Parts: sequence; structure tokens; C-alpha cells
Amino acid sequence: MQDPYPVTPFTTPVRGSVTVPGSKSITNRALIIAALADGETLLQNCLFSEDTEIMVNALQDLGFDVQPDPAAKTIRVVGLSGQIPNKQAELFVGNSGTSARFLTAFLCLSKGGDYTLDGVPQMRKRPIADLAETLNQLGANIETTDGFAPLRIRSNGLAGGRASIDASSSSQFVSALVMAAPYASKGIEIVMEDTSVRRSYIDMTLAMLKQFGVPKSALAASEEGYSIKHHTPYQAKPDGYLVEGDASAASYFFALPVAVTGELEIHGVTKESLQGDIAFAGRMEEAGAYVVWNETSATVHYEPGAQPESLEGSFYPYSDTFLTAAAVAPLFNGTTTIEEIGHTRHQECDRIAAMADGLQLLGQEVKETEGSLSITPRPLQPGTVATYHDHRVAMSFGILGCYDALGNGQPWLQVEDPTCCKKTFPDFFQVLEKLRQDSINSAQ
Ligand SMILES: O=C(O)C1=C[C@@H](OP(=O)(O)O)[C@@H](O)[C@H](O)C1
Ligand SMILES: C=C(OP(=O)(O)O)C(=O)O
Repeated sequence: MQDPYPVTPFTTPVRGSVTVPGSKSITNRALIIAALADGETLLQNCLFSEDTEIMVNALQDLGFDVQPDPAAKTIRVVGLSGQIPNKQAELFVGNSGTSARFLTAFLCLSKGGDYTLDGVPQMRKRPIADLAETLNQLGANIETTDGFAPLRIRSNGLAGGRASIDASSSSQFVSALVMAAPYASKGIEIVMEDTSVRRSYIDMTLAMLKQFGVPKSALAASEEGYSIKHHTPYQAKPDGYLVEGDASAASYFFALPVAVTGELEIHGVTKESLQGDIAFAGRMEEAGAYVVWNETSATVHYEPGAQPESLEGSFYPYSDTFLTAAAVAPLFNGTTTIEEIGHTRHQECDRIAAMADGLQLLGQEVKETEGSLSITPRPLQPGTVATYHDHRVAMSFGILGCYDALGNGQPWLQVEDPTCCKKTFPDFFQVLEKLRQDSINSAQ
């Protein structure tokens, strides 16, 4: 792939259909849950990308029988009823937040284990200390390196009990605890120290516990915290567990018609998704898109000639999609202000700074505060945007590049390091280019 990658703009309204890959969040949760369950589970419509490969490799390094079949999009996992076979392993989690946080709690269940967990340099800057501290309150023995990875985890089963957590920097801390909880000797009661947390991800985790057989009566959730009873093991799913399409990945396709007008069918998404990021569709409706929901797809329509309305307010509950909104904000009719996204400064990169840099380079008036970003549209100027190894920065600017800013169909926006989207959507730019060609063909 060319690097930097020149995005070829659409010269016709988008017309066609796209199928989003399986959800990263659900694939990586299902892998952890299936490994803890009692026997064989067949995961279907899995995401095959860097983040899920990291989780698969980690489970294999721990001695689990995990067999991915990329062509069939399935992964077969043999769960060992809460046992972890290998007692020593050095796990590499790259820059996968879900793998790092979920595995940290999972490893604490091992009887007599001694593990290290480390990632790329950026992972060594991402928050994990609060999770380690809470697990230590629950009987674990985790040493961080000055509050960060690499971690050393010496485990002898997790006692469980009641503990508090500050999950304001990452909801994944709570999801990690919740998924390990059924195998902690006393179950786990989590008291939220700070009630600001992305609840939709924890709700997704709780919903998946139920899907894998944890009785509703064993789970309690409130503003103040969560509790999960002990001895509520997961039931394996040999006949299959279907992973939903990725709602965060779908955000790019909900935004595309807003950028280039037209009509696009997005397959693999449902309005009743377990993923909170599906709410991004509503934000595009606010901008003027028309969305029709079908059973397993959505059709997004945007009228040629209309100018998208600017957006305002919090993107806190679905912050992975703020980058998508920021990237199309130069096409809106006024200033877009995206609030409550401060935690995203500690994700794959400093996401507010990355989007601000790229948008400024393309001629936009941008203001950032610690927790917000506002974009006032100005005439777009050609440029090459840096992506800071962040898949969402690359994919978001990919959508803006589809807009024909020069009015001649020539690329004006180049994306540096486009293959960084392999973290969650390896063939994103190929899918986008195919949509452009399908749109030309259907216009003829
Ligand atoms: O639990 C999950 O699957 C995720 C939770 C969110 O993380 P934070 O709560 O750390 O923001 C999100 O950004 C990430 O992409 C996936
Ligand atoms: C923040 C993200 O990922 P993670 O935390 O799983 O690395 C993301 O995919 O946008």
C-alpha cells in the first residue's frame, strides 16, 4: 500500500453496500469468556485483526487450544472451566487495550502462575495502575512498573470480595473484573469511586455474561457499582456464538454519505446492538442524515445539496467515534464542539492532539482544551496527515478524503501509515476504494 496513501475522492454520490467486520470488543470478550467456559465454543463472525490476533496468541501462549479460521471468520476455543494450563508466560499485548486489561484480571485466576505482560511503547503509557490496585485488593499480586506496563502477575487464584475502583480512565478495568468475577472464590463486588465511566461497555460485558449462561440473579448493577456472585461458571457454546458487526467501524460508513452524499447500506449492525457506539448513527441524523434500520443492517441516506448541521456536546459514551465526527466537521455549516473526551488523550495516541494537528494542517480553525475539541470550518487545503499509529485517526481522515475538495476528483488528502488500521479493520482502505468504484458503476 502506498505510504502516504492518497485517498481518491468520490465524484459521484455513494451508492452501494458494505459489511462491517466483527466487533473487536465482542470478539476479545468472547475469547476470554470461552477460555474460561467448560468445553468447546465456536465463535462466529469474529474480527480478524491485530487486536484479536494479540488475544488469540496470548491464549495460545497460555496453553489453550484456540483455532482461528480466518476464511470462515470463526475461532474455536476449548475452555478449561477457569483453569489456565501454562503457569509461566511472557505475554505481548501490542497496543491492544482490551487485551491488556482483560488478560490482567484473567491471569489472576491462575493457580500458581508467574506471568509478565508488556506491549509497545505507547502501551507503557496507557492507564492500568487502578486495575492492578483493585485486583490486589481482591487478593492478587500484581507489580506494575511505576504504575504502567510491563506488569508482573504472580497468581494463586483470585479470592474476590469487595473492592473499589477508579475507572474514569478506562471502562475496560471494570469489564476485566466482571469477566473474571464468576471464577473468584467469593465473587466480586465492585464499588465505583468515580461514577463517570463509559457504562455502555460494562453493560455489554454484563450482557455477554448472561449470553454465556450466568444467571441474571447472580448479577447486580447500579450507579454505585457491580456485583457478580461466585460459582456462576460460563457455559460453552459448541453450536456457535455470533459476534455482532463492529459499531465503531460502522461509524465511518454512517459518516461517508454525510461527506459525499448518496445512500449506503451498512450490513452487520443492528439498532439493538450491545455496542454503545451504535449511537453514532443518531449523531449523523442530527447532522442531517436519514437512517433506516432493518433487522441486521442500516441504510444511511444524505441528500445532495444539503449541508450537514454542526454537532455539539458530549461524545463521552461513544468516544471511539469522536474522531469520525471531528474528521467530517470541516464539511458542516458551523462550529462543531466535541466534549468530554479527555480520556482519549491516553489511548492509541493523544487523540485530541492528533485530530487537532491533522485538521489544522488541512486549514481548519481548531481549538482544544484538556477535554474537548472544536472545529470551525474553513476552506480545505491539501495535505498529508500524520496518524500516530492510531487506526481511528487514519480511518477518520480516510472518510474526509472522500470529499472532493478540489472539485476535480484528484486526491488532496494523504494518510500517513495507512496500514495502522490493521488494529481493527485491516482492509479499510480497500473497502472504501471498492465503494467508490461501485458508486461510479451504479451512476453509469
Ligand atoms: O471495553 C471495550 O471493548 C472498549 C472500551 C473503550 O475503552 P475505554 O473505556 O478505555 O475508553 C473503547 O475505547 C475501546 O475501544 C473498547
Ligand atoms: C481505544 C481503542 O482500543 P483499545 O483501548 O482496545 O486499545 C480503540 O479501538 O479505539
